[in-house]
Amino acid sequence: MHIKIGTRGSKLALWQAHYIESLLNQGGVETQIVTIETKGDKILDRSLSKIGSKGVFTEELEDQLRNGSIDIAVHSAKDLQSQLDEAFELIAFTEREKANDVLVSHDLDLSLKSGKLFTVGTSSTRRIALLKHFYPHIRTVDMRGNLQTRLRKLESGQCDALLLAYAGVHRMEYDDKIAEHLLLDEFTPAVGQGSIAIECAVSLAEKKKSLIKALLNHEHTETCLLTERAFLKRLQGGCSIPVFALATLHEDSIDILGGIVSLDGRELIRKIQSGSHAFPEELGTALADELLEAGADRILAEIKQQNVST
Ligand SMILES: NCc1[nH]cc(CCC(=O)O)c1CC(=O)O
Repeated sequence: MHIKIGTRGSKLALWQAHYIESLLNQGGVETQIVTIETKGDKILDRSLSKIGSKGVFTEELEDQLRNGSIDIAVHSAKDLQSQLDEAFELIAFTEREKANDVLVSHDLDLSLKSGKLFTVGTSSTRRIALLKHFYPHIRTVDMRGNLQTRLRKLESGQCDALLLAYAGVHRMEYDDKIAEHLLLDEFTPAVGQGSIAIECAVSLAEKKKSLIKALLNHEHTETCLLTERAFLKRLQGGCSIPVFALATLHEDSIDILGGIVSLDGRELIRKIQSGSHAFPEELGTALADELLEAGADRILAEIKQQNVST
């Protein structure tokens, strides 16, 4: 069998595509990598929330899935919107890397906990709002672009540190620049952070789908991501909304910690729920409903208004 793998062209995206390729090759499948540029890669002078949250990193890949020039698209799971167009489906989630965020700097003594004043480069609304909430003394500088671009900006002195996902930092082998690992309870990651998701057209041959799933899917991670993605879907969140969630799997139960923070950092609502691992989506939806009742609906409405007016 031969599988054509579509990916974005950033170094991290290519790392992910090569990782997927090696898993498929080990299973005896031949592969070819096709690099595709997306809107999110081209537009670097505006924050993602202003480009529009829907499909910034996925639209062009889906065009190629639709016309059959690729069989699968490889994504960072957290870059995927919670609801795909009905012509597409996610058929595998790879084993999750550690999901936490890290502070990256040349000064390895920097720490958010120290109370020292410094500037952090990030353009993630979740990270900006969480910084405002937990560490209001920290100033943030808007910083988009791929990991290498951001590190160059750090090097040239545009900020003192970056706030990034451990998974990407580790995959790009920048571990020696990690000054601090952030706590999952405070900086709860974005939904899907650390896992790689495989998307295909619903119309892809069943034989291909089942082989791809058998070689790439990590069931444990899949259960956690189904929980988190159902949570995100109910909150109608994309990557531009400061919503966070992390599910963990135990013998026969799932715990999910999830919440939302207002853009100014003043209000943070978070809850934990547990449920049977047989019903991940019900659990994620139930947690979102609990949050909506506790005021998340109001915070979401405020955020939508602000995104429109800025
Ligand atoms: N928003 C960009 C993005 N999408 C995926 C990762 C890397 C980590 C992952 O796969 O979760 C990153 C960079 C970051 O947030 O630091």
